[in-house]
Amino acid sequence: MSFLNKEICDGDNPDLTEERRTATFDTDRMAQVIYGSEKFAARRRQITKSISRIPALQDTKPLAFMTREEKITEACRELDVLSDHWEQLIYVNDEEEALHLHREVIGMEGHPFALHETMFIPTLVSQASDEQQEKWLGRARKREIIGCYAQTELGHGSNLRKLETTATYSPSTQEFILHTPTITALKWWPGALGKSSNYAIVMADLVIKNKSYGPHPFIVQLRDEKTHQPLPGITVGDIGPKMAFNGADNGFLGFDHFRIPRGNLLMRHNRVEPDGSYLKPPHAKIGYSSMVKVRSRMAMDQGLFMAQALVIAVRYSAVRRQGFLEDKSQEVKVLDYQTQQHRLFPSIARVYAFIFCGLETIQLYEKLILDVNKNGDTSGMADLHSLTSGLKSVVTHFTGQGIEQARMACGGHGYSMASYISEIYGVAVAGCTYEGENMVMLLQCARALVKAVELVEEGHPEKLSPMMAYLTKPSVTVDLTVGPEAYVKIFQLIAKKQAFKATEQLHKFMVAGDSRDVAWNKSAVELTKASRLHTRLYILKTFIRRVESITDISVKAALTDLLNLHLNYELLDVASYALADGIMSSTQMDFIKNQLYSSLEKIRPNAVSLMDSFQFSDLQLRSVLGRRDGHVYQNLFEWAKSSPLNQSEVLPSVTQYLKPMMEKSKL
Ligand SMILES: CCCCCCCCCCCCCC(=O)SCCNC(=O)CCNC(=O)[C@H](O)C(C)(C)COP(=O)(O)OP(=O)(O)OC[C@H]1O[C@@H](n2cnc3c(N)ncnc32)[C@H](O)[C@@H]1OP(=O)(O)O
Ligand SMILES: Cc1cc2nc3c(=O)[nH]c(=O)nc-3n(C[C@H](O)[C@H](O)[C@H](O)COP(=O)(O)OP(=O)(O)OC[C@H]3O[C@@H](n4cnc5c(N)ncnc54)[C@H](O)[C@@H]3O)c2cc1C
Repeated sequence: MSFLNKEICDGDNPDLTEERRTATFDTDRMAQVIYGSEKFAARRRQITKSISRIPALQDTKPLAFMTREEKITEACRELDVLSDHWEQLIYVNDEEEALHLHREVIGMEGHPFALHETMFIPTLVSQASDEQQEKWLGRARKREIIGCYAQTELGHGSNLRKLETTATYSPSTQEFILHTPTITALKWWPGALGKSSNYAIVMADLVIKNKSYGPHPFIVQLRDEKTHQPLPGITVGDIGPKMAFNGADNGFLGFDHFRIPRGNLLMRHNRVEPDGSYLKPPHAKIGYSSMVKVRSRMAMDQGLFMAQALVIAVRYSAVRRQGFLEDKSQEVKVLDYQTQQHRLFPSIARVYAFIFCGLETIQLYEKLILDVNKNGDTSGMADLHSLTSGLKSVVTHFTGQGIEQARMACGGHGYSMASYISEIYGVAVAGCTYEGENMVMLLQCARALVKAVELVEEGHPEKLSPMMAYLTKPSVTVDLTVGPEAYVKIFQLIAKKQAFKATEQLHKFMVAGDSRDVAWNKSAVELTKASRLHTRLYILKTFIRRVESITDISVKAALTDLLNLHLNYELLDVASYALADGIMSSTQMDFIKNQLYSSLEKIRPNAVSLMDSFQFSDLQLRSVLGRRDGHVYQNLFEWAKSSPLNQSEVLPSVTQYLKPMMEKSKL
């Protein structure tokens, strides 16, 4: 029996215990599939156990009752405790272990090292020369300095070519002069910039002898290392509270002719020589690699956000009893209602699908950086850019929807901060915006699709990348009873039709006299539809590939049920395209619906264990409603009693205003 199944605890809510006993697979083995290897799944558990032995990291005040300042202070206190135990807890420099440690101890509301780990260090790794890495990377890894990634400005985020911050080279002093010429040029949004970071990667327009070379990354010291005061010429601060992420100090930053040495332009791929001559990089967009890095992680990170919300909603649905089915002597678990299953299970399937994609794209990014840094081979950049552009957009959109459904599935208690789902939602949907606004990134993906369609039309299908090869597939009649491959074929036909239709529309406007940019804008909605279908096809195929590769029979069987649900749900969701184009008949539609409903029934006994398999500790979940023990009512009552408002019977607001007001009313 598995780690978690072994841990079935007599003190837990018997409704949850019953669910855990009926699981048909081992949750430890499922965790190996989720986290990509037996080794990492075991390390996660080991780290979680070690954390549970550090008293200073337990029983902290609930985040929901804290002010922003308290949240930031608490995150810093936890980081300080962690730094005392860092080397005993994780293998130093192991990114995945560090991420797990932070997720577990500090949670998702942000902390001073969030951007240091996810963008500052990765930019030094991918963009700094060996000499520059010698100077800064070691210090960054040892956490002697705290860095962030300052690119977005008050006036521009999506359109990087119009960033206004300038870095003008002065050959006489061999310095760059950083300057913020207008209010809209202020850096705005970078995480951990406002109050925590003392260094930043600053993306600024490189100007040499009055010629602009576009955005380039510079490493810039912002604050004195001893006093933490901003250096002269630098204006920096916090941008204020946000929808979520309020443990993070997203900031603003301005430069007043601030000078940095020539050696602070990151020069692995391009150079400015002392005399001001410029050496071009091997690929024009190589300076954008840190964004691609984060986008390549987003399917995994968003999958884990949605998983947290679903752990809470599924556990709660297995202990919440309301209403009757056949037996009128006992109310049913709300998880037994078909509508509840339909609300939650397709999202469970998407979580697994997204995570499998994430495992793949994280590796693709690592390979790309190796190819670029070791062999100067940039040939993989375009494909990874278009893939991750589509993927981040589709995954964040569905994650937001899935988390909101999870909230509603918890009824009234889902709306309470005790569920923590609103915070998970707020943090997750930021992903629709950061790392490229979703529409903008769908249109990036569409550029690659249109180019591929044009290659097919020009008679060069051999030039297509493997991801685009389906654009050459002929129309066929498909028998859905054959299995997953039949679903892939139909999806390919739907995606192909939409890609061709959108391209045709674009060309029609161009033939009628519009410039490509104007025609592009007039076709943009159709183009984004093509990108979504293309990306969903990739997700579907990855899910199938992953399930096929699993060797544990019971894990494979449980995931096959989930895959079948996914195939039917996704196809039904895009059925309007298939019906309009005569790709599917209404009889096939009925078949899909019936398959979908029977998948829900098959998944029902495994639902709790499918989510337990993520092995989130209660500390990481931060949800009173979703705790492992399932004693929701006792836990909720204790939580409410701990609210600061309940620490006195009569509030000062009552004495000061309500009482006098009522007294006045009596007169
Ligand atoms: C505990 C929980 C942890 C998880 C939470 C962690 C915290 C999260 C923290 C949050 C962190 C949030 C942190 C943040 O938010 S950091 C800020 C993120 N900002 C953005 O993402 C900005 C989005 N904008 C862009 O990326 C660019 O402006 C785009 C891409 C839109 C256009 O760009 P540009 O104006 O320069 O383009 P162009 O028109 O000259 O040329 C277009 C051509 O270029 C090709 N091209 C473009 N890009 C790439 C590329 N990369 N590799 C290869 N090729 C690329 C493209 O295919 C096209 O090719 P072609 O079609 O012409 O052949
Ligand atoms: C929580 C959070 C953390 C962040 N962290 C960082 C950070 O660490 N560092 C950093 O540098 N930045 C950061 N950002 C900024 C973020 O990357 C940008 O906000 C994001 O890239 C979107 O750009 P924008 O704000 O300019 O949106 P806009 O481009 O102004 O978007 C507004 C609307 O215009 C539309 N639009 C814009 N251009 C086009 C187009 N070409 N075609 C069609 N529609 C278009 C968009 O679709 C959207 O609907 C963060 C943002 C958030 C919310």
